[in-house]
Amino acid sequence: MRVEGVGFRYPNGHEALAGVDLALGPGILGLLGPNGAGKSTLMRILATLAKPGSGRVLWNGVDTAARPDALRAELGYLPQDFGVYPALSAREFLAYLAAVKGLPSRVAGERVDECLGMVGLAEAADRRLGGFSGGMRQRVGIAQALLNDPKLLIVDEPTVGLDPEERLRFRHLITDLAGQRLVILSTHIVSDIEASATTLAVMAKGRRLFHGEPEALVAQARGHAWEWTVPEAALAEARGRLAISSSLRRPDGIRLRVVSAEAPGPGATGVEPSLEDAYLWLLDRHGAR
Ligand SMILES: Nc1ncnc2c1ncn2[C@@H]1O[C@H](COP(=O)(O)OP(=O)(O)OP(=O)(O)O)[C@@H](O)[C@H]1O
Repeated sequence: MRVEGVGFRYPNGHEALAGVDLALGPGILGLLGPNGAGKSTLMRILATLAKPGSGRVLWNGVDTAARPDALRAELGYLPQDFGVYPALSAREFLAYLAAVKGLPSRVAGERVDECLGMVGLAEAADRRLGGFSGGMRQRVGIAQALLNDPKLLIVDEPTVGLDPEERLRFRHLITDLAGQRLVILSTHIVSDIEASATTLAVMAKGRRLFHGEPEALVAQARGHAWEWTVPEAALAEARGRLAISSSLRRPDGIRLRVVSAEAPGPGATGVEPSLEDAYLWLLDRHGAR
């Protein structure tokens, strides 16, 4: 998939995307960015639910705005606001969606069961969706996106509202599904994609700030990550002044992880940056924190 100079403006004049370029192959792309960065807008364009205002998106060389059907046949999409029919069982719901998607009925039943198995819901197949947890519903969402064995799987902020255990399970599931497909997963939480993403794209204010391997983002932050222990009374001032990626209460004060061009204060020690540090460093440099 190639995204070339894609821009998008909402009818109220708000510019949600400006000149976004991406060249993508099989693997997991983690699309990271703070709220309002333009991730969902970009995902809707990639899923052919909106057309770029400028630029173009190519799927195997074909412009997806002019000829969306080629991509749609190979697309699985889990939108941010995925809803289920609570009165249906998981199996009934997926069978219904398989029919909507035009799967031949002779293969649909088997495919539905396969997809439920892939997301770990085989045992719950005949339970009503109304009784499912948030994590189980999201897995139903993934199962429906897999019905047509998509080459492109787009998942928009899938872990919002999930508890930590469900979140972890969901991350493992996405890793298992990658294989030869392109999976695009958007999130504003670094740990959602830290273990799984083969490439990262970071967006803020409609612009692409970074695209490359996670290690390359970490390399940019080397020499700018610090650990610094401050007394509790100094915390508010530090928060106002510094980009802090985490804080930990210790017997001798609050231990901060800070990204900063120079040591944030006396006694600060340089540390190897984490991906979280590197993301914060990138946003901070672009005034997008
Ligand atoms: N229908 C709309 N009309 C006008 N502006 C919109 C509309 N939808 C989104 N926006 C604005 O466009 C920008 C990008 O929104 P988008 O939903 O793509 O961001 P996002 O990165 O997915 O953030 P979030 O995680 O909050 O959904 C935001 O500033 C948002 O307020």
